[in-house]
Amino acid sequence: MEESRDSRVKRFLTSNGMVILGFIFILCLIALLAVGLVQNKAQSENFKYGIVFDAGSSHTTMYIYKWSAEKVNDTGLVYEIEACKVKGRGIASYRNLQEIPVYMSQCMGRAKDVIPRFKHQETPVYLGATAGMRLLRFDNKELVEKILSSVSSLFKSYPFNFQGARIISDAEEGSYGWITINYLLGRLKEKHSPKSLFWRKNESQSTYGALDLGGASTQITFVPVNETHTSSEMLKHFRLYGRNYTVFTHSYLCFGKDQALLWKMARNATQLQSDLLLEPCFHPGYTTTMATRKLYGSYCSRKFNNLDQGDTIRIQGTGNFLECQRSILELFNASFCNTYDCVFDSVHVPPIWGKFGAFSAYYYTMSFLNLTSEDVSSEEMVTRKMEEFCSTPWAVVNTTFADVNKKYLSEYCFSGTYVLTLLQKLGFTEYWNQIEFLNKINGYAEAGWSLGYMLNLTNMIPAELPPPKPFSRPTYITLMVFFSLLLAVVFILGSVIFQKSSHFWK
Ligand SMILES: O=P(O)(O)OP(=O)(O)OP(=O)(O)OC[C@H]1O[C@@H](n2cnc3c(O)ncnc32)[C@H](O)[C@@H]1O
Ligand SMILES: [Ca+2]
Repeated sequence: MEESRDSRVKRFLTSNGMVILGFIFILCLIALLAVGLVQNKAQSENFKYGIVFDAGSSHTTMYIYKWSAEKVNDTGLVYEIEACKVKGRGIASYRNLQEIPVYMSQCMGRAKDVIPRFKHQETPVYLGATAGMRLLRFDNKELVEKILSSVSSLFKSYPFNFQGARIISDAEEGSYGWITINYLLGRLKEKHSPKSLFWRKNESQSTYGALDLGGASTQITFVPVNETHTSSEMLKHFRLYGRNYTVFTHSYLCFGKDQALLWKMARNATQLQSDLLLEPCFHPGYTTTMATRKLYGSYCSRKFNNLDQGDTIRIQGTGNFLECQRSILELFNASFCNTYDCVFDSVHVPPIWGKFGAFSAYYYTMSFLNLTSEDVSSEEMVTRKMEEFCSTPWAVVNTTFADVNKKYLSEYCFSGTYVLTLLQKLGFTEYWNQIEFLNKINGYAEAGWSLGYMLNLTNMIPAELPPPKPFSRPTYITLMVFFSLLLAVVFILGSVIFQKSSHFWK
């Protein structure tokens, strides 16, 4: 009798205990789901796309960017899903306008394939032209308009949302390049890149300066410190993610790698007694010819035009680094500078400080020469490498790098020496180890102005910080861990009680 009452009590307790535990289990499950859902609400993937044509002086590249519509302005990052090189040279060299569709259509076709059809109409397309078109504008404004309107009519015939084709300003080119690299490196706002999670707070607040070396112009953009000598036109003001930035930016026209070489050769050719130009920036044994129309045809080189010279000149490499550097230095004539601490091109650059990201031809050149590693920490190391590389006979270089594009290969001696000299002139002599050569940043997108341009035109970088998530990350993690542990405890307790009670019933 006593025993059966005991067993009834035990059975009552067991069954009620199980009900209570089951109830707690379900509550924890609901809490876990709720925390997860609230935190990650509206993060189901709805992608957006944007297309930017970077119409540079040497060539045009079409970039397609993709981002999650819900994560915009937040922790989500825009990434590049396609970089299509448009065939042919830069748009400023188009003379037969009928050819424009032939060149551009291939990349536009690619965009139609890559972007889902139902997104075509909402996808913006932008074309920004840089120094090649700025140079052409000096000579032939009408042709510039014709090229831009031909490109525009072609783009309008596609199902995308065409937003215009224009020449971007010097300041835009520099500033958007600066925005691009700082956005991709997670320097504008914490949490942008997985890497930034591990950065200390004060570290994440300092931005990188941007160095872009194109074919016709080069830009330097950075946040100067305690700067009082810079003219206000060269300072641009931004408010991004709730922070104010004042950046110095300048674009040096004709100091791009291709125009600098042309300018330098035209300058040296003025002293020619024959049609043979000995060129120290080309390897010994390298020979080529150049039409004088091309040599003196550019805005940057035409003041050296020598009408007595024939249609072509012969060029022969001598591979002499010191001579090469000396002839490059003549381009940086600072004699007409009358401003404080003027560098070249009559421009005062504020003192260099902090980290810099160098991209475009800075990267192409230094990566070919194996000079991008952190171990290359001084300009002496670069100088030594260039002395050795420039003096290597062309036959050797040509066979060693048989699969490298011949035009680029033949110019790496000049390009490397030019990069070294340009960086010295910009004030990096003491700060070589502050430069990082960048191409695709953290695997997301290539460094360059085009991403920053699109981020700005699509209002993707707000002036103020977006509202925070319902829970801070530590709170979110704590809640998830707490409810998971509670679930586990309830589950274990439930199993023990269940096992005991079944044992008891037996
Ligand atoms: O900014 P602008 O001055 O308008 O010129 P761009 O936009 O056409 O200039 P790029 O950065 O595309 O290229 C800079 C230079 O690097 C050269 N270049 C481009 N791609 C290269 C590569 O993969 N390897 C070596 N050199 C390259 C190119 O011919 C130019 O001389
Ligand atoms: Ca460029």
